[in-house]
Amino acid sequence: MNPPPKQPQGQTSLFQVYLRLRPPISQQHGASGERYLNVEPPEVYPAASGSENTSDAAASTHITLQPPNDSRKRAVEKFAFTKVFEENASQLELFQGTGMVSLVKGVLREGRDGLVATLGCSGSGKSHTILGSKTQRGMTQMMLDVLFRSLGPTIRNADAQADPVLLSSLAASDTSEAQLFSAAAFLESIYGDPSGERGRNSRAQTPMSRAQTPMTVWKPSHPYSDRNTESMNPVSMPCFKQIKDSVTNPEFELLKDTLSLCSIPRRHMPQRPSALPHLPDVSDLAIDMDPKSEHVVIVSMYEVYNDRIFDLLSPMPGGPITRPGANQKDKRRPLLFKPTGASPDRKVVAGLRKIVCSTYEEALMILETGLIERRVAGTGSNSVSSRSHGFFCLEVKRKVRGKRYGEETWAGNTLTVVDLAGSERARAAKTAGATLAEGGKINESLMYLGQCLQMQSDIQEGNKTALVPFRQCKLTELLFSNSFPSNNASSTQRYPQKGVMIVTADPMGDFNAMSQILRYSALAREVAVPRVPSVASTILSGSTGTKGSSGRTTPQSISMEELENAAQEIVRITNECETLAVKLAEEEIARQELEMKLRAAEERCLMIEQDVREECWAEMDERMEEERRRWQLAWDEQVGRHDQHIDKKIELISREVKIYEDPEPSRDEKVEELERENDSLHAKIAALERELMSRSPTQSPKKSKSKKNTMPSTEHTPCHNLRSSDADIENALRRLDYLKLADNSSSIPATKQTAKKQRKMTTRKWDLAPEDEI
Ligand SMILES: Nc1ncnc2c1ncn2[C@@H]1O[C@H](COP(=O)(O)OP(=O)(O)OP(=O)(O)O)[C@@H](O)[C@H]1O
Repeated sequence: MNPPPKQPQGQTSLFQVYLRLRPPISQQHGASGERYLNVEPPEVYPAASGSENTSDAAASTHITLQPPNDSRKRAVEKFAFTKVFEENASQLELFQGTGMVSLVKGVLREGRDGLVATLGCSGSGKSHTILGSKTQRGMTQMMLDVLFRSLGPTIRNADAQADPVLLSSLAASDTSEAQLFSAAAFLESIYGDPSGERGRNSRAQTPMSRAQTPMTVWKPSHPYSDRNTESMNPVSMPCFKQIKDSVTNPEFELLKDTLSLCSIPRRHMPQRPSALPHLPDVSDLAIDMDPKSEHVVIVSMYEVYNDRIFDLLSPMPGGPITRPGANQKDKRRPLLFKPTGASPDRKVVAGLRKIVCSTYEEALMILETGLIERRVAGTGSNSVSSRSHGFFCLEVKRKVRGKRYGEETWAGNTLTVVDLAGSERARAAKTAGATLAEGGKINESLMYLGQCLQMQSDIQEGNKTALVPFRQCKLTELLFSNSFPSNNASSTQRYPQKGVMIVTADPMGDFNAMSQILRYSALAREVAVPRVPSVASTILSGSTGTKGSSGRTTPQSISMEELENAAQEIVRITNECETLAVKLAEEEIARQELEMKLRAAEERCLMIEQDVREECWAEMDERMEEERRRWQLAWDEQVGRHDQHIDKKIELISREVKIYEDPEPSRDEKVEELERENDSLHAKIAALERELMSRSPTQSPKKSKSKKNTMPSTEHTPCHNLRSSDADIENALRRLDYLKLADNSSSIPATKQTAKKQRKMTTRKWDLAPEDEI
């Protein structure tokens, strides 16, 4: 097999692909216990490395993948990588052997972007490699250390108090519509500790330990976090005061954002991670820098989840989502990867929150904060499996003076660290619901990544027509779109990025998943067919002797010529067989690939089924709700109609059963009636007077004479007659009163008249009533 092709000149965009094997872990789920992967000894391919580290010329670069001993006859595959790291390789060996320092150097001194990514099956050790563990730092932390050590005193402090204009000048040079904050302000808004001392020298958390440490438990840890809403008022926070004090008018617009950052009402505050590891030590790997230069380091983090980009430093107020429910929708705002006004020829993730860090510790804290927000879930393959592709970006910017006016601007390059989510088989991962759907998306994006990597291998092998299909999904767009020189003549010349891909594999893991990843990522591949012992050589060797292998004597009658012919025929047939065997092996691989695709399609079907089920449920819920609303409307309508019907009935009944009321007498009638009553009263009075007269001999005849005509004659003079007459008078008076009150519309003279009559009658009563009764 040929050694892996070296990177051609000018093709620095291509990834260097390293393979790292993971040591076995006890009680691991899904491990077969059989080892499929073997590392070829280094001396077989002496100059094969292609690695930049010439010191490891004798390093292993090839592996063979031995198919499992099942009934299927499968070919042995051989894969070539830039370098292979076996199970016992340490984090430091990997850091040095994969040329991480040269990536940092490219960013600091060569004006070249760098990208390092890990690719592999779920649980194969990607996050361990890139982010480290409780005791060991990962590639990211070591690169950060080297970077900050190299920049040393050339780093400008971004603290608003120390340098109030820095953020505004950085914002003016930023091309990605980002929101810029100083690390001190950002960390304070998260952890509420202005000094930040508690986070210093703390320990990096890998996704593994994320689930096991209090980092994922969003409980109040600091006095600030226990405060009520009044104390969360930004004005009362020290950060606000600190910034506010330092605000001078020109910078206020920019710092307003910082103030709004401080005012994020966080219901829970995470704990600052503590005791982050210091090992391995990389203090001797610093890169020399011009001490007069000035730099800033800007950190941003995002994840690609379900083919959408989300900022990891703009957390949701409710805390991290570690495991969304089946019906839980992602409420975060996805970001766009697009060219912006300030960067028309180059796509950038627009609208990220970016943090300006002055120290290694600050950058580590930002990394930890972003990791808290990243999606993880427990699956059958890994107890804390990354469910998204995580991107950690370090922009190193150098101060340059504007050519025209000498103004302060910033230019630089980016180092991107990518922790890819692992490919997984739904059956092995034992996923369901949303996690199954995530798995489907992860596999799909990794399939596109595999296609891009294969195309890169084709390009390396000289196929100039091959195009890398990187626009198929967000992941490949983010990884590859800046790997090629810009076609735009007007754009500023940029070097293509330098890429390192670390492929991780568990030699005892799932054979099919592993062979698929290796096929995608390897720089070269060869299929070896196990050789069958040659029959011809056996016969030929037998023809020279007198005895066959069975010990029987060869018949003398068979001539040598015949034997040679037969042997040649056998050789021809053997060669033919071997050619067919190679073809068969190729077919076998093709079949395996198709099987993989079939499995991927099956998983996709499962996902679609899941989606359809969810959609059906949602639709049914919607219809039920609609039906309920319709029913409620019909019910309300029915109740309304019923009420109307009752009202109509009541109206009808009330119309039929009419209460008879006397018509109100008119005014004339009232007067007439009163006059009649008056007359009868007069008559009664006259009668009474007569009666009195007849009883009293002292009564003057004049008086009796004057009343003579008006008084009717009466025979009886009983006392009760007198009383009944009085009662009649009272009644008449009361009726008069009533009439007076009831006749509101009557005119005042009429009322006066009635009152007059009343007075008159009252007087008469007093005049006429017997003295003792009065
Ligand atoms: N080189 C190694 N040395 C020791 N332990 C390792 C190594 N690689 C991986 N592990 C352990 O294996 C487990 C799984 O590793 P890790 O979480 O890094 O896998 P992963 O590939 O990132 O998985 P996923 O894609 O599901 O997120 C962890 O417990 C990790 O500590």
